[in-house]
Amino acid sequence: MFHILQQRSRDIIEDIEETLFGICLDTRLMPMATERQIVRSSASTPSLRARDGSLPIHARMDPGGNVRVVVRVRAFLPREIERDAECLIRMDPLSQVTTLLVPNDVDPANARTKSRKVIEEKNFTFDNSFWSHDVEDPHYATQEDVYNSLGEEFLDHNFEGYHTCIFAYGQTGSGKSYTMMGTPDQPGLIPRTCEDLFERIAQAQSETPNISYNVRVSYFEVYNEHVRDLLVPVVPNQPPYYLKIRESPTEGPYVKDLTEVPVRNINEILRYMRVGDASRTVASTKMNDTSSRSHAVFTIMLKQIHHDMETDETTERSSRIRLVDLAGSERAKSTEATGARLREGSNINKSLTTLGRVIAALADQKQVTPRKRGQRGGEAIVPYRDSILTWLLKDSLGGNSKTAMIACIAPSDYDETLSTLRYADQAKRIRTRAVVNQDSGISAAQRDAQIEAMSEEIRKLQIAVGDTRRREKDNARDQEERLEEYQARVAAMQRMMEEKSLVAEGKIRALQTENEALRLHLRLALDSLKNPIPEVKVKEVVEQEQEDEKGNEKEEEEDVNKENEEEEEDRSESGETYVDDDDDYVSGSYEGQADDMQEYMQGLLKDLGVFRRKIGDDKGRFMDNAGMRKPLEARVNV
Ligand SMILES: Nc1ncnc2c1ncn2[C@@H]1O[C@H](COP(=O)(O)OP(=O)(O)OP(=O)(O)O)[C@@H](O)[C@H]1O
Repeated sequence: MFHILQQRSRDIIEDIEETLFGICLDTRLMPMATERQIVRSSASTPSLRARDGSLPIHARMDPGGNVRVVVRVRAFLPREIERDAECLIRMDPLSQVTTLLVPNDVDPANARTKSRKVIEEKNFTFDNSFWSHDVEDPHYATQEDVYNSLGEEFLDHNFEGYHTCIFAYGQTGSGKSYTMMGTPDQPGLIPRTCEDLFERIAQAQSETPNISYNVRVSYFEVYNEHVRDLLVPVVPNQPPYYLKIRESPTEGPYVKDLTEVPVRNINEILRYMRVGDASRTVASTKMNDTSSRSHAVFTIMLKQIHHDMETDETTERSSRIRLVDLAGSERAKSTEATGARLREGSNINKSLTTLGRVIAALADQKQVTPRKRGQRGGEAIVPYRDSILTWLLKDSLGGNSKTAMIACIAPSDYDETLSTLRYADQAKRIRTRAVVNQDSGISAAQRDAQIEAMSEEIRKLQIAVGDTRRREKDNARDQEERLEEYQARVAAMQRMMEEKSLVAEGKIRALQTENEALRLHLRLALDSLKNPIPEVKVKEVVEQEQEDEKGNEKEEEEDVNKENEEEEEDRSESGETYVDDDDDYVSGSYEGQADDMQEYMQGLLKDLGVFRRKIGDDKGRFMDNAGMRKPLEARVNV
């Protein structure tokens, strides 16, 4: 009893420790945390999330939640170490406060800052502060910590049916690409999300055959205000092919004709990711050897199709995972760019300035006075359309999405860091309106009817497009619109057909599982018919043993081996030890085994004879008559 109570109290203490540990992450306040070596994470809250998707309420976003904003500071780069730069960032792991310190007079990178009227220490509080400056620090945030704190939770939302968007913002060379894409040794948020996605799908499919998953990816960049498909290989000596943007009333802005490839496993998705990465416009600048000169948008579309075997109904949940690595803001003076690099830089800055205005407008939505509101809809006008980037991110920034911003900062640049932190601070106030994207269940018959209706519509459109072509050769615009509508319909139908085959696959999987179970059941039933488990008659066994004991007492003088043989004979003759029904079968099998064993032993004896003869021969060859070893030469000549 005492032990049980002791164990219980230990469990309770452990529970309390865990809870306190989740709340208080400062190792200075929790000495046992360092002992257990759990906090090798960040200054920020490491993942509080359990793998089953359950999250503490405070860590989850409600459907109408604010944009989640985190900040990450990187380590010094060689050029910063060379100029003896000082770190201007402090992060408090407990309060998540990030402090920007006043620079000293020595660092030339902050010379311009000195012309400011006010230079003072600034404090900002974010949802997480990732301290990736000093790898020796116990609070150092690794790539894994960033994923565990943010990526995992966002993937949970995707499986719940929400669209999500995570974008990295910051000056050039501040660590955006490192955070989003990472390196082969230190993969970032995008490859980790892909890996986790397929791990979860594999696990879910092994648990239930009723859900089918359809994953598609696209990857594009916005370069100099043009959209380029990164999954379409660049043709040498050909001008790049730019895509157009369209806006649909239901889906919002989208890139027309963007390649969307289906992917079935982690290797396929990583392959496409690498293909796109290799096509990205990157150049060396003074601030970064491999500076991204474009905004890159990697999108994963996840569709979960649940098929109810009993009602034959399917329910679909769709979500979009958007992972954006923005080009870095830059001062032409710092980058010393000229020509093409300068033009790129000014386009990058233009779209980032628009992003800033969009963020500001969205952050101020609540405080907007009636006079400031736009004429239509009563809301403040958000200048989404002023840049391609903001237009395409419209939904992610102010619509149906759960969104996070990772503000990346360099450790020793006062002006640029202040500007990034101010952006991030403003983004905290943005509220999005995410909803679960799930349709009501439709039956297999309804799906068939939809496909039927759609193919009829496509047939009519085909005829109409043909007619228009013939009659209105000059009315190209009208013709193009009809063609686009037709293409969109065909694409939608193709997707529907694919989903139908996925549902069919799911059904087959479910039937296979059931079939396997039935087969196993049948085999077990047959086995038990063939080999019924013998009933052991305990009483008879005991009686027999008692009789044997009596017999043994009488024949004490006799030879022990003989006695055992007789006992064996008695036992087999009486046939009382085991159930009668099974007797023939058991004894028959023993006889067979005995024959086999005898045959085997005879074989062994034969082998032993051969072996003996061989040893005899070798002895003659290698030993003399006195049993001594002959010299080597003598042996060779034998
Ligand atoms: N947390 C980190 N730990 C170690 N090295 C880092 C970290 N963050 C960034 N770096 C290094 O800093 C350099 C610049 O990083 P990166 O290319 O990711 O910057 P960026 O913000 O994407 O720049 P740009 O906007 O010019 O593309 C790279 O050499 C990268 O490896």
